Amino acid sequence: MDLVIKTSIAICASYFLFACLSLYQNVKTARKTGVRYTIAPVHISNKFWLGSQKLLLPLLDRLPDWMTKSWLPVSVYDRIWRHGFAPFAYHQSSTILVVSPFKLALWTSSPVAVQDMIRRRSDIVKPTEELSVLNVHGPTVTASEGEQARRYRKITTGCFSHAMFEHVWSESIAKADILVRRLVGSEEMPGRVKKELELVTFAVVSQVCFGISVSEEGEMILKEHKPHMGRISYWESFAQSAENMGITFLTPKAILKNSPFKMHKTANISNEEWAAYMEDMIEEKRRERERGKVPKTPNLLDSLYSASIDPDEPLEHEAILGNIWVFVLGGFHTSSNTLHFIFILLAIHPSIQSKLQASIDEFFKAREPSTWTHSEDFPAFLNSHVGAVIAETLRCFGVLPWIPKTTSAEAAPLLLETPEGDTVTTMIPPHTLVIADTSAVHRNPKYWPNAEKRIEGEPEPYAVSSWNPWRWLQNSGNTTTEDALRSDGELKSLSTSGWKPGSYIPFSDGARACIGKRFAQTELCAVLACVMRECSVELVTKGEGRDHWLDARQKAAVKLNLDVGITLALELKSDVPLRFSRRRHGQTINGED
Ligand code: HEM
Repeated sequence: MDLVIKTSIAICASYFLFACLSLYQNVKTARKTGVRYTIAPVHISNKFWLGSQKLLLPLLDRLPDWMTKSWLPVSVYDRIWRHGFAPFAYHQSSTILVVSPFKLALWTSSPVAVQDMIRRRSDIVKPTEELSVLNVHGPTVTASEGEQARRYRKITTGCFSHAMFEHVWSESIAKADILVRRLVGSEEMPGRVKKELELVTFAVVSQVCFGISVSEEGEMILKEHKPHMGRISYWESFAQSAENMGITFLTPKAILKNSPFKMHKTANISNEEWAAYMEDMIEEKRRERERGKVPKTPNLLDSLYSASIDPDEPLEHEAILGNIWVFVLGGFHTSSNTLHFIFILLAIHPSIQSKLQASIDEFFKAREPSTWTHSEDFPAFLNSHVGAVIAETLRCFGVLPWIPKTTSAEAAPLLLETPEGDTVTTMIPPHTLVIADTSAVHRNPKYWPNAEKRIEGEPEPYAVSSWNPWRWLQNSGNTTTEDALRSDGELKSLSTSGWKPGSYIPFSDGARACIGKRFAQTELCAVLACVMRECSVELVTKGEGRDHWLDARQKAAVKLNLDVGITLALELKSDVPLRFSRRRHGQTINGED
């Protein structure tokens, strides 16, 4: 026993010494770069740190500010969005090096650095090790680099064509109809709206990318054969497997399979079930092909399946599974959470909601959604109040609050802004995690002026009062909410809005930009326009009258600042109760904020 204790102490002491030595070396390296740096006791992606944050953070939060303020805000992924631009303001620099034992991390909120980082695609690459958390079912396009990434992108992007977007459009309109019925008809239970939105976006991605219909209960519907007898539904298996992705990543496979703990069991069962549902999808495709059915416009599953039977270079089975998984993941949680944020924000800002409704009515007059077309109506929507609401929500509540990259074994040059505002090319040391802090870029006050007037009681980062869709109006430029609401300018095209390149990157940019950008914009436009054409959304209040409403608004604003964090994408972790009611013809919500 004595020997065990002594050996353990010796191992801990050696590790501590080794960590101190490494930290010392890293500080020397950081100094040489000339970038402003701060020291953190632990690297943001350290597995032990990731696994123990639930325990350690409440303790660290009790320490005085001077002990943690310089490093903690840039060391916890879940808090990146909430801190936004604050760490950069604190360090008075748009780029910061965070120095910890064994590893460096470079954080930037500078559009110049973001642009340059995206351009240098062979020097500054995806951190595949960190992203391997996504490879639950097999290798994925998202967590790969080099030749492998190029191959996966080539196979998967081909089907993201006009035909697919037409399908996304019609499918989203059809699903929005069901959504309206379910939102208006059912009781206001906590988490209900979020779940309904998740089901809709899951069903759209499932139908469009894989040709699989989903029942309103979340079950898989196949034409060619019966799916396996699942212990949980198609939808639940995905939702649970995705939610437990972190546990799957941190737990060795053998433990996950045999552990008596509930969290391990849930993760394991949902992973197994989702894998079986994916096999059902592939089997369905195999049978279709056997019957000689080759679609004119292939969907994503067609592309993956065809690649798997390519005689020259067949795509491995695991890569089909991995990529199905990552497209569902990319395709549903991002859109559903964006819609969730939008509906809460519209309920908090009735004046914006009524303008949006009036704009949709004016645009479509009496035309029914079933006659709306992707080729004509979608571009018009995207450049209307609908597009402005979506663009602004992705700015303030961008669902991926950071974009991670890394330098490889060689140091890589990167263009940075100095605190004085000059630009300088700096050599970033090898193996440095390089992070475009989207939530800070999108809140950099130099490019995105904030509202002067705040909702009473709203805490930092004031994300609700900064939300100003009309800043995207033609004549208003990047003005404050008050200015924009006063002006009634025409809408400018959102693709040529004149923001500084690199200052608005919700879908990233360049060779590794989001593959589903057009998919998401199409779906968001269709669902938002359909729902707002039919419904008004309000905050649920405790009683009648203005005071109750102001109270509900303040509570919602607090939650939208303090309870927002990341599991798979940025999401509201608590609930803001919402009520959807059918609009009478031509009647907009009472537009008083
Ligand atoms: C509001 C909706 C969405 C947002 C804000 C969004 C944002 C992003 C961002 C920022 C990236 C780059 C991530 C990185 O480099 O680490 C990305 C990548 C990706 N997105 Fe999206 N996305 C959305 C919807 C979708 C949809 C609907 C799909 C598919 C149907 C999709 C599929 C992908 C894929 C496959 C990648 C990986 C691309 C690669 O690594 O080369 N996304 N997305």
